[in-house]
Amino acid sequence: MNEHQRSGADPDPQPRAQNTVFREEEEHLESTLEKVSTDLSRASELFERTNGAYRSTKFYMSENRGEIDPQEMYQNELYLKEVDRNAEAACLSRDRLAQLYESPYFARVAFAPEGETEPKISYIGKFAFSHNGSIEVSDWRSPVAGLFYDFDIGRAHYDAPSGPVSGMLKAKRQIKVESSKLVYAVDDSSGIRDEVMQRELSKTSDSKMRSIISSIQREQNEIIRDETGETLIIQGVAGSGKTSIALHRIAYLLYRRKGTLSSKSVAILSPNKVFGDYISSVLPELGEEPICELGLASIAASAIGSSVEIEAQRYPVDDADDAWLARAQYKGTLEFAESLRAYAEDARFEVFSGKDLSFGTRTFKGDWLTERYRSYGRLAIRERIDLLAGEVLTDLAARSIGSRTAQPKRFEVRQKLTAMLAAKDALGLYRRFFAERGRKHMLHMPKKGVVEWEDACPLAFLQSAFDGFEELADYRHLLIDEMQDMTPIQHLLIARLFPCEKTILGDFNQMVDPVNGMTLAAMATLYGASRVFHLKQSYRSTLEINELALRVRPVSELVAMKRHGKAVRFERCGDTQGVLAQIGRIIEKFEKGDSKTLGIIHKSDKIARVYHELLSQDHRVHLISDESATFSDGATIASVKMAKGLEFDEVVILDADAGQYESEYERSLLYVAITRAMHELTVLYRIKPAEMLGWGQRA
Ligand SMILES: Nc1ncnc2c1ncn2[C@@H]1O[C@H](COP(=O)(O)OP(=O)(O)OP(=O)(O)O)[C@@H](O)[C@H]1O
Repeated sequence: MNEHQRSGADPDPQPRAQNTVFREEEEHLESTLEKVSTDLSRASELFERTNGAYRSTKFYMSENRGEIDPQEMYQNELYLKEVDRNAEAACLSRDRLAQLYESPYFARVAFAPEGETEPKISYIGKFAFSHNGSIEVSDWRSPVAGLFYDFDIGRAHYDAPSGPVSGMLKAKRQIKVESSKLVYAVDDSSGIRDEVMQRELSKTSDSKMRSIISSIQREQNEIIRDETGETLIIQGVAGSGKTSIALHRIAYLLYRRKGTLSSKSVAILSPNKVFGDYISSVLPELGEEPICELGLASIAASAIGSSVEIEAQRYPVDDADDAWLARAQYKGTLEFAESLRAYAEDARFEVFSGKDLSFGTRTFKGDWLTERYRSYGRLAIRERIDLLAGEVLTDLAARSIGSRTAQPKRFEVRQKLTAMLAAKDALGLYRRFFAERGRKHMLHMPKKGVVEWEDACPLAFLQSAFDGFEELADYRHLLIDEMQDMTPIQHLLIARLFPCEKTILGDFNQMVDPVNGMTLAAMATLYGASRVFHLKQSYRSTLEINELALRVRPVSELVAMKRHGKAVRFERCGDTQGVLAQIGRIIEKFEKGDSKTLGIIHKSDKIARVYHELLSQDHRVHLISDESATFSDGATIASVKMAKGLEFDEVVILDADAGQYESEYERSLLYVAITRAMHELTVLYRIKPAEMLGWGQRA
């Protein structure tokens, strides 16, 4: 059994059965490995040679610096660059061949194009491999690989570079090669597909998300290969593979649009650094460079500029401040976003009211200034002031021809015009926005120059009314994860700042922010998204865990995977000492078992921190907090908010008592906590479990 496979999980679909298919594939593997090995030796040799040439040229240049004439030096530098590029290419090719040697492919298709009876055999792997001019393995993103993901035996088609090809898919085979050894090879049927999937899902988790190329499902492949070039929204139930497939989609687009799309022009807006770390190895594993990771806070901060500081985000779980909650709730509504958008449009015109302006004997009438200011189409306030100052200066220059009168400087004119603005900056506009609506109390600045988190994106948005949006036009594709936790105004800001194509994903059943009034329909309208995909099949958790999740939140569209595991355990702990003793026992058992990750989840950030301190005295446990940057194997304590998007082999939910989980918001939190578990779940309560767990009558 594979070392990562959990005990008790399904064995390989073809446990060492020496049948015909297996033998046939063993032979084919042997011959492929020979070819890979030959090319690998060549690539290693080439790498050593180019690397050696680079080093010796560099050495020669540094030893003889001062003696080499500039022309020769220049030639040497050009040569060095060329050798460096070759060495890099040789290194990449060597590394890919080394990976292919471990596992060259995972599938085989036999396809007979229209009019041909003899099927053409294609093997599909992580990377393409050609040997002596013949294609031995096709990349999983190639058109022919679509046959494996999208069709059952029978009529099928794919889009070859030369045009569409139709025909008959005669056979489809799932193959597993590990450490250059054939583990299984089975002809495809729905039963086999289920078994392969069960096997994949029964593995233990990792602190890094893994690629899923050998078991991508049809509905997932449709999203990965969507090339309409428009914004897609993926609403998927917990564990439906949204994050996985969004990353595979990026790998696919990078492959298909080589030359026009590079990893530097793709960014992901992720909820926190730990999540970024968790997903960081999927693209490199697929042979692509990592993409840029962005956070909403830094985007807002750079749009606002350094004059205003942003306070950290607060959550109601840890903050019983009703006045703040009311402010946050108002700013999380669709109405707020809509009225701020309309206000920003109007303010560009209305914020300026011209007054007579004199330079020497020339007076510019206030009405004329206002009329000119308003005539500049869709420009932002600062650009209008600039243009108006330009007009004033041109007029003065024309009148001063032949006279000795000194001309005012541009900045003086700008200053005088700026003084005619009813608001001098975005913050001024924001104040007027609330004042006009009789809601001055909605803007609370904890300190001078500091705004609350909920004001960061509205302010950044209003900055556009002043300076114009500096659209982040270098990005060609933006991936937005956990869409449900961004408020309407935050989405609006992102939509305006990133005019590029987007893949937006999340689950509105997993909102961890109760101050958010966003809906799926409003979001689709806001982004002008052409397609909204719904993923209903949940892959992560066992049936037992999913059953509990559905008891807490009956998500009607969720289809649970028929993968059985251990029953969910409920443990009464009495008091804090009891909780600590129980967690201690669970950690000790976890350390002796097969699992790699254990998530200990509490509703609150603050209490998670306290548990971490207490448990750290006797156990090795990590804490995931706002300051954390990495996700590691082992036992980890986190709040629900920090655990969202992650998964663990085993999860322990702490203090799942009545009183802790009562409101609809808390129901959401509990649902998120439960659905982080892949294989095992323990619910710890002190006295009486929360009613929504449906356990009361049995406890
Ligand atoms: N086709 C697949 N083959 C194998 N594993 C899959 C497949 N699709 C999803 N999974 C697995 O299901 C788990 C959940 O995937 P992922 O985290 O991408 O889901 P999600 O929808 O983003 O979850 P959530 O919203 O709950 O955070 C992962 O372990 C992933 O590897």
